[in-house]
Amino acid sequence: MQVGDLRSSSTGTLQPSHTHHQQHLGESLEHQQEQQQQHRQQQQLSELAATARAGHVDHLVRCDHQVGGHKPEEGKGKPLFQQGAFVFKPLPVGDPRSFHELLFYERIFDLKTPSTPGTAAIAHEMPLPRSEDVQELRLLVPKFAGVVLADDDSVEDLTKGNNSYLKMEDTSASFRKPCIADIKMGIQTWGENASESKIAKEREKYPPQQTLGFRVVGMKVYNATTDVFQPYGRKFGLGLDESTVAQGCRTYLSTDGGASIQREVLQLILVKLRAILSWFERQRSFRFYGSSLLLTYEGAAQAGAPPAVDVRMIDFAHVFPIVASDNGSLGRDDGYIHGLTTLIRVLEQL
Ligand SMILES: Nc1ncnc2c1ncn2[C@@H]1O[C@H](COP(=O)(O)OP(=O)(O)OP(=O)(O)O)[C@@H](O)[C@H]1O
Ligand SMILES: O=P(O)(O)O[C@@H]1[C@H](O)[C@H](O)[C@@H](OP(=O)(O)O)[C@H](OP(=O)(O)O)[C@H]1O
Repeated sequence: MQVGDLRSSSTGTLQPSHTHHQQHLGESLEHQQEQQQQHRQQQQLSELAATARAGHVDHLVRCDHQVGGHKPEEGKGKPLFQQGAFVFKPLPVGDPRSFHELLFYERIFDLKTPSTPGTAAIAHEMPLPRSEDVQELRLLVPKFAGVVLADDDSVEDLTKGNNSYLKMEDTSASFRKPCIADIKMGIQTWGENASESKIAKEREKYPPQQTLGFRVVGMKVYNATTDVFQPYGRKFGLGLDESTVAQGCRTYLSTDGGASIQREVLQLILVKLRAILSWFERQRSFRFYGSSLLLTYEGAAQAGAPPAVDVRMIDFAHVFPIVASDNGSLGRDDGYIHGLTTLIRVLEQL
């Protein structure tokens, strides 16, 4: 907090000043406020521990099939962890995005709402969705297993309130050689409450998002000939545009280094994408910004057996309720629908 901010301080007694004495006063107030904030976070964390439905967990290991999202090696926070058939997504106390995502899962899985102090404070931001929308949506997202606290995180993580996680189904768990693509959907990738600078940053990041309505965030493809996974990172996706995105999709669908594509997998993915599109055309509860579709198929399918394919919606840090217009009608998520329609068309033409 800047000294100049003191004028608006809730104490109402301090005025901005440039004298040393008052500057010290400002600094100590700042320190006090920091301590109070830390204390509040600690309190939230222990309340979270008390309310966490799925309890504690230890021996988490770094997820070995994360293709997008926060990665420390890219200077972007804490990554995804895994254990058994679950993944664990960090829920840093104090980050409104993560509590927003938790609130979304609570609304979808009809858990006692609100379940944590973090979501209680923002419950008004996401009114209960229409039940007919939610029933089907539950099948389109990873199953949610609650909030857990990791027992074996570092003391530093504990004091920063960083050891809680969203526990959810690992959509790759049943695959031997999962080939994965994370595709960020929609024309708009920022939330309805985004600042001007966030909007500018997002617009600049990937202009084809406006026309395509999607962006390949990252992929991982198994090469059955060499028995090696090939990763495709952020740069790969940002390098695709309207004229090259089809080639990017071919790369995802080839397990022989590009010689051919998995036609059966492609057809099954299309079936699932059309089902998601059909839901979007009917639902009137949510608009999804910066949310992804996570595509997975088996890279080492048994000959003769139908290939396993999974398509799921993930990453709900910026989901907003659709509110009724003046005449009481509810709109649709046109940005997501545009992206899905384009993606389906690109895949149909491969
Ligand atoms: N339920 C899941 N099962 C398997 N893998 C998952 C699951 N959820 C996420 N992942 C993996 O983790 C990556 C990041 O997930 P997610 O987009 O939710 O994280 P994030 O850090 O919020 O991302 P962003 O920085 O784009 O907001 C995905 O690209 C995917 O590879
Ligand atoms: O995928 P990229 O290109 O790495 O970009 C990040 C991605 O779009 C995240 O979804 C976003 O977080 P939000 O979902 O919160 O917008 C983050 O914004 P940030 O810079 O504000 O963290 C971006 O940097």
